[in-house]
This record gives sequence, structure tokens and C-alpha cells, in this order.
Amino acid sequence: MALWRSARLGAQLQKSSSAACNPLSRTSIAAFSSRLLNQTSSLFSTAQPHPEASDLQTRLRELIPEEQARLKEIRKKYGNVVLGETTVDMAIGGMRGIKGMIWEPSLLDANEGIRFRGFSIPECQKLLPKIKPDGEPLPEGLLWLLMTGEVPTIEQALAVSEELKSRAKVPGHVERVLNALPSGTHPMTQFTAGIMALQTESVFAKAYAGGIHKSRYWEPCYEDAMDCIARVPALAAMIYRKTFKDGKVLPGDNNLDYSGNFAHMMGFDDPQFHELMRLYIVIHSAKYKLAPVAGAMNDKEDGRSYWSEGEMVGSALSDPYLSFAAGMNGLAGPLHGLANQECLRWLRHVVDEIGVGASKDELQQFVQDTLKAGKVVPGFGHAVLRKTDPRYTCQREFALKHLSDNPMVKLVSNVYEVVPDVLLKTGKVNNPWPNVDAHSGVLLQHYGLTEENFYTVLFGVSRAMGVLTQLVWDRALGLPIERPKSLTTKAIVEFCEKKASTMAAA
Ligand SMILES: CC(=O)SCCNC(=O)CCNC(=O)[C@H](O)C(C)(C)COP(=O)(O)OP(=O)(O)OC[C@H]1O[C@@H](n2cnc3c(N)ncnc32)[C@H](O)[C@@H]1OP(=O)(O)O
Ligand SMILES: O=C([O-])CC(=O)C(=O)O
Repeated sequence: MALWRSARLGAQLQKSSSAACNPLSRTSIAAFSSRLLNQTSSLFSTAQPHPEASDLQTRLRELIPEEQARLKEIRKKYGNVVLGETTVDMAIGGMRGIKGMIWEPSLLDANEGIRFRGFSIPECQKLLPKIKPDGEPLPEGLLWLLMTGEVPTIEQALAVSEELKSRAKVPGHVERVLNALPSGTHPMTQFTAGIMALQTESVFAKAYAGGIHKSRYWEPCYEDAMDCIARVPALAAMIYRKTFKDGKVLPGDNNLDYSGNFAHMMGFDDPQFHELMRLYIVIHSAKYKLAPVAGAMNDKEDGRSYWSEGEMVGSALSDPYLSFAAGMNGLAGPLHGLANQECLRWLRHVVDEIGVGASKDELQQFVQDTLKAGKVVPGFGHAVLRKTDPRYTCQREFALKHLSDNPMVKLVSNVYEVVPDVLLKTGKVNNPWPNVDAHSGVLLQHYGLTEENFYTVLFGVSRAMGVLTQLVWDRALGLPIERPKSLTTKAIVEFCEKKASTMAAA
């Protein structure tokens, strides 16, 4: 059993781990989990906690053979089943809706939003271990859930916390790489450069060069994934301090949890902000199935597209650092993760142009002017969702609980009341509702993190958990190199014409 070494946090956690603090006892969590499992299509055979497994890698070692056998069975039994059809519209329209990828940590329902291993955000808030009974869940517990499909015990979440601390040291050359970049380099560019600099530490790359057997790829991949998850908060904090503060890199505090320590290294010690960071990391951690192609790039002849935040790059056995950095370049696109920066900037324009207390008519005009200028309204719309993003809703609840008097929070609600109608009237927007990015900036600025250019780095730190979890499973399940077929428009026309003439002849 992992021991929590911090006296301060340990005392808090002991309290919260008691059944009295947890709304559900272990037995009822198990019952709840298995009920939920029956209702969802989670690939895992069980979501019940396994309190006896003290550390994550041991638990994965137990689960992997079962999952390998299950995948083999799925392929044998259902290998020929048609999942859907691909139309010309889909090929031109960014592959939207094509079912063609395995992604275990999360699943998106167009109407109810994301589920992490079958659990909705409110369920995660209820079930995952917390520091305070009425607080937000620990991302360390979420990481256990993402990796194993099981709700962890408090001890298991704390074991993850300890494991991450033991891996958190960022080698000295990373800071030198950041220092070499010109001032004014966007924080996301610094972030991917920093991740690439960390790649010198890749255990996977070394093991591959040393000739490791493919059946063991997941082991060094796990090492890299956990090292990378452990190190990105310090890297991000370093970028923040250098770009926006006095340049001094603040040391971590081993008495704090992952999120609290991250906030602390950036220079924020308000416990309520630490709570916000816990929520923020949890809800931004995993991608929706089939992330957008915002970061896609085609290579010349073979048309292989690299998308989905690192997974496809990883399928070429690029190590986790290379894969994660590739994914972060996609996240840095303004239609994807950069939208949170764009959103706060847009709200600031609203305040500058028509005031924080603008009337609904004034707001409506402002939104129409944004569209007329050929721009999108950031924070609204989604490639898959067709309802308000539950990640927006839980941030709104946090805002109402902790900062309801903040005029920017009120502005965000007023914007919610105006934007969907204006977008719907264009007749082309498939989802007029707010997404996760519509609220996050206003919460961060309330606690003093006002530099919006940094926001996507926070998103990236959180996303490491989901993306790297999948990479471990890709290697554990022996998934192959990904290579969707591309066509030229000429080939599409020829195919369609041939099909039409065959049908006419029949
Ligand atoms: C974490 C995340 O990545 S969440 C998404 C963050 N991104 C944003 O908030 C940026 C604003 N939103 C958008 O640009 C889009 O809604 C996206 C990129 C998220 C989804 O794109 P799509 O799946 O193509 O959306 P959809 O099918 O509704 O698009 C149809 C049309 O409506 C437009 N549209 C969609 N959302 C918006 C919006 N918020 N403002 C203005 N126009 C929009 C599209 O640009 C497209 O126009 P076009 O036909 O002239 O090219
Ligand atoms: O899935 C998407 O299209 C974008 C998104 O909300 C995310 O990655 O969190």
C-alpha cells in the first residue's frame, strides 16, 4: 500500500477517504459501476474497483492479457461486421462521422457529452477520490480510471500521486531550450518545443533501439507516458513564469497533489484555485472519440493523415513524447484547443466595445458583426456534440458556487442566451451550443491567471492523461500502424461515374 508522505495533505485525505466523506461506500461504488457498465458499451469487462492492486502498473499487468484476449475474440467474432458507410460528403467534410478508430479512455455521445470509461462528468465528480468531501476529484484518480477502467480507491489515487512525484524532475536542458526561443514565442510553441526536448529521456526509444520484443512495448511506453504526465506541469509552469512573470522557476511542493502543485509552481496558492485546477484537469483530460482534424497534415504521395492528438503518430511507433508533441500542435489550432484563448479575447472585445453589462440587443449585434467579419464565435459549436457541453455546465456550476458575483460570469451567461439563436439563424451551424472553452477563461482570470495566450497550455497539460493512456493501450493491444485510404477528387469522380453507369446498366 502506498504511503502518503505529506503530513498536511495526508491528514485531509485520511478524513476524506472515510466512508462518511464519500457519498458512496466501496460496495455501492462497485454496484453502481457494474450497473453502469451494463448500460454502456465500455470495452472493459469490469469497472469495479480492485482495492488489492496497490500500483497502476501492477494492475495494468493483470488487465492487459485479459484485454488482449478480448480484442482477439472481438475480431474473430465481429471482424466482418460493417460499422457504417463512407460517403463522398464525409470524405470532403473532414471525415466527420466515419467510425474507424479504437479509443478506450473516453467516448462521446452527441447529446449527453463525454464519458470517461463509461462515467459522465457528474458521476466522476461523485465517485472519484477527493481531498475534501465537497471538493473536486483528484486527476490522479481519473488517471487510474482512464488507464484501468476502474474507479480507484483513495489509496490507489494516492499511489498514482506518489508515482508522478517520483518522476516529476525536468532535466536541465529543457530550460535551456526554452531560453533559446525568441521572446514573444507563443506558449504553445514553447510547450511543444519543451516536450520535444524531454524526448531525450524516452525509455521507449532506447528500448526499441535495444531490440525489445514487441510483446513488451507497452512497458517502456508506460514509463514514458507516466514520466511525461509527471513532467508537463513543471514544464508548463516554467513557461508561464518565464513568459509572464519574473522568470524565476518555482520549485514544486511535495506536500501538494498534482493539481495543487501545478498551481503552486505557476505561483498560485489559493486553495480554491487548486480546486479549480483539479476540475479543469479532469474535464480536459480525455479527447472525444475522433478529435477534429484541425491539426491534420497530409504527406505528399501516400496521403496518410496524422490526426487525433498523437494517436496516429504513435501508431508508427514514434515514442510517447514525439506523439504527444504532435498532438499538442493540433490542439494549438484556433478551432480546437486555442479556442479557449480566443474565447476570452472575444469576451474582452465585448467588454471594450459595448461594456460588461451590455444589453442582449447589443450582444446580439456584436455576435452578428463577428459573423459578418467572416469569423467564428469562439466557444460555440462542436464537431460531434449537439447539446451544451457538460464540461461547460460543470464549470458554470463551479462559477455559481464560488464566483457568482464576478461580472464576467454574468456576461458569459448573457452570451449563452444570445449566441445560439444567432448561430441557428445562419441556417448552417449544426451545433449552436457552448463548448468547454466558452467558460474556462473567465474562471481562470478570476483567480489571477489572466494571460489568455497561456490557456491552451493548461489544456495540453490536462490532455496528456487521456492521450498517453491510449498510447499505452495501443502498444499493449499491439494495434498496427494507422493508414486511412485517401483519394484524389479525380478518383472520386471516376468511382462515382463508374458506379452510376453500372447501376444504369443493371
Ligand atoms: C475543445 C474543442 O476543440 S471544442 C471546439 C472549440 N472551437 C471553437 O469553439 C471554435 C468555434 N467553433 C467552430 O469553429 C466549429 O463549431 C467547430 C470547429 C468546433 C466544429 O466545426 P464543424 O463540425 O465544421 O461545425 P458545423 O458542422 O456546425 O459547421 C457548419 C458551418 O457552421 C459554421 N460554424 C460552426 N460553429 C460556428 C461558430 N461558433 N461561429 C460561427 N460559425 C460557426 C462553420 O464554420 C461552418 O461554416 P461553413 O460551412 O461556412 O464552413
Ligand atoms: O472532440 C472534439 O472535437 C474537440 C473537443 O471537444 C475535445 O477534444 O475536447
